Amino acid sequence: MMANSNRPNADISHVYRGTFIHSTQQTALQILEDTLLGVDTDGKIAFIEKGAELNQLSQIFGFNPSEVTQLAQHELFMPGLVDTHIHAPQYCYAGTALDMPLLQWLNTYTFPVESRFKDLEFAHRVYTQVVQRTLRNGTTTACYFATIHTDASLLLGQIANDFGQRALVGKVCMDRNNSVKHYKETNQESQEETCRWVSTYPLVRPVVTPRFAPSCTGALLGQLGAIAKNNNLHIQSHISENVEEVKLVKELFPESESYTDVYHKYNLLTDKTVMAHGCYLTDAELALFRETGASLSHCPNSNISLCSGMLDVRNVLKHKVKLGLGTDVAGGYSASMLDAVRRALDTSKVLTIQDPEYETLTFEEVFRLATLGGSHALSLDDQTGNFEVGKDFDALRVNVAAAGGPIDMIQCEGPKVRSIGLNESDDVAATQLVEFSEAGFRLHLHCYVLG
Ligand SMILES: O=c1[nH]c(=O)c2nc[nH]c2[nH]1
Ligand SMILES: [Zn+2]
Repeated sequence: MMANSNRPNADISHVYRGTFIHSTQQTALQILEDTLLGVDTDGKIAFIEKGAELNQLSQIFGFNPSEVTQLAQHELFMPGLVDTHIHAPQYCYAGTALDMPLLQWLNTYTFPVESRFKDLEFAHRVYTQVVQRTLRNGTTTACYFATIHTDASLLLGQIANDFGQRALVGKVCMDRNNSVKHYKETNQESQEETCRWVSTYPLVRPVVTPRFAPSCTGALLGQLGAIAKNNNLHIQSHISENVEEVKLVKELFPESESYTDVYHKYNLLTDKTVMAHGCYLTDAELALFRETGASLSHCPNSNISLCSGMLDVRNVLKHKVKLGLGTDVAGGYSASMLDAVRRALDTSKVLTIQDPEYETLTFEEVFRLATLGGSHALSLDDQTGNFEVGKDFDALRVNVAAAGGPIDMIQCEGPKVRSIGLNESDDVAATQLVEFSEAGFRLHLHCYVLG
């Protein structure tokens, strides 16, 4: 028997048998065939062992072998996808308004739209849609930006919680905005509302969220750093997304050595920080990320859609900086992490086209970024990201042959095809999500994410 099955006192609520695929620190993609996974009554993985161990396991853990759920031939379990960066309010204009670079895009489209989320009814409608859609796309963990409105942000946390999505939520902070004057806070409001926001824990998992350095005064950044530190909270923001933005930060914070240094100075780089983009970070800045334990969210769709830049993921990994993937709706036009996987590969291939020596990312590596990498980036890897004993059973049940699904199963002679790959079809049209809540845990059954 494999190690780590020593939880004989756990009451088992479900046992599954079949193919499990996931990542580990050592192996980007591990395929475990004919495997048994037991889930305890708290929804945690009690054991993961070879199918041949059934009788022994049933005795140790006290379950009846006839109650094991056998996956069908074309089914598999994979870990739930982790979206490390998504703007929930921007879902209402996703797929539109991508004709400007970042700073103009924010002023023209984003700020006016986000200011509407003062209206709780509107917020309820959009937030319900984005949570439902991302769950249908297989995102079981999401790190959201909301807006500056505390009550609407609370609503987002509540909705995610009710639908069973693991959500980190940030009430956005910004006390500097010259373009849409009514969409900003005073320094005092931002501080007081952030304190009100973080006190709602554990109903939602609050994230301290300075929008990005240009939207915040140094005073506010310092206050937010202190609030995060005093309450041991997650932090999220944006960094080095676009050349014009980097230049603006230099002008606004002339005393700082770099963009990264601005956040570092205000205690906003910790091992619970996730920063989106990072396209223009220098090696010295990446070293500071590594030193502080801060992570990056790679948002390839948004990087291309807003013509911002391309993240050199290989270099980030070389610097051992924690890295996940983000959809960055609505800079990114898709709310699907499967799209983020494809776009991450595309960007890596463009870097290889530009420099044939560049080592393209493999599909397996990007799969890891979308699952275990994301949970690591959000410092949630003790709870989710792969199938290890003691973690939550946070999983997608994938049926590559689902009726009406986007994958045609083709028998063909010729080169041996890899057992896991990418499918370019629409990833949501025939999604079948079955959510059930039994014995105190939830499992999102999701068909055909990969095929
Ligand atoms: O892609 C982005 N989306 C945003 O909403 C944003 N705000 C600051 N910087 C940003 N970048
Ligand atoms: Zn963003």
